[in-house]
Amino acid sequence: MPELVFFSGTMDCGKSTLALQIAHNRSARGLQALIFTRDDRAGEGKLSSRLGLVTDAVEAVRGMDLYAYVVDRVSQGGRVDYLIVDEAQFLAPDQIDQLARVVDDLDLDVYAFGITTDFRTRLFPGSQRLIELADRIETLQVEAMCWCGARATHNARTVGGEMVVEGEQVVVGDVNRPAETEVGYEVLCRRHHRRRMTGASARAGVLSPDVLPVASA
Ligand SMILES: Nc1ncnc2c1ncn2[C@@H]1O[C@H](COP(=O)(O)OP(=O)(O)O)[C@@H](O)[C@H]1O
Ligand SMILES: Cc1cn([C@H]2C[C@H](O)[C@@H](COP(=O)(O)O)O2)c(=O)[nH]c1=O
Repeated sequence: MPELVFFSGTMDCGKSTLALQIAHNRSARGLQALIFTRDDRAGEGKLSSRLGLVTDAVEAVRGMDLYAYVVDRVSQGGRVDYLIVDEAQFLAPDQIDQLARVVDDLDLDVYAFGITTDFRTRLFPGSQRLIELADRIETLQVEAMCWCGARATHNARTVGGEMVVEGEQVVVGDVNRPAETEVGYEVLCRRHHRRRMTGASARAGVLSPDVLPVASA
């Protein structure tokens, strides 16, 4: 049975790498992927991994009907054996419904890759819809790590090196950027996300008042 699978994890845990590996292994067996992405750091119409691999993809722009796109491609004689969708968190909920329809009505597997929650620990609308509709949710095997050594489960945003919890939900960016870079990201365990402690602030020994484990009178 074809499936809608959501491969999820934090930033920098190997999602795009896995997407490229799936495409590579299947193309070695003659299977043709239709690859969608949205707002990849490498630019429009690209699916890129931090390991240096990049491939062309169809930019799933706002308002694009993904089901209709696949039907058009096939009606024009294009070959589509399955779909890969990277940065799926950026898709609108109705585009996720269209992907489910691709699975159910066109009998194609759809492999979607994305982060579940934003820098405020809130679900992206696209990820929420994937959790609601996916046949399977797979957590990536390679764990990203918090600076403390625990498994990283949350994504933090920094502005000018300081962790922030307010702002636009979508700001394309990367981890391991110099502190002075305007917007950066860092993966943290929940404990340190709650305490607003990034690697830099931990190194500096900075504790904000709400970090203290005792409640004030
Ligand atoms: N120089 C490197 N050597 C080995 N592995 C690396 C290197 N740089 C990045 N990686 C691996 O690539 C992963 C990030 O892959 P990527 O597909 O870009 O992540 P995601 O799409 O989840 O953000 C890192 O977790 C790490 O395992
Ligand atoms: C947490 C968070 C992330 N983003 C952006 C930053 C990156 O461009 C992508 C995630 O890409 P990755 O391949 O998984 O590293 O999402 C955002 O816009 N808003 C956020 O809150």
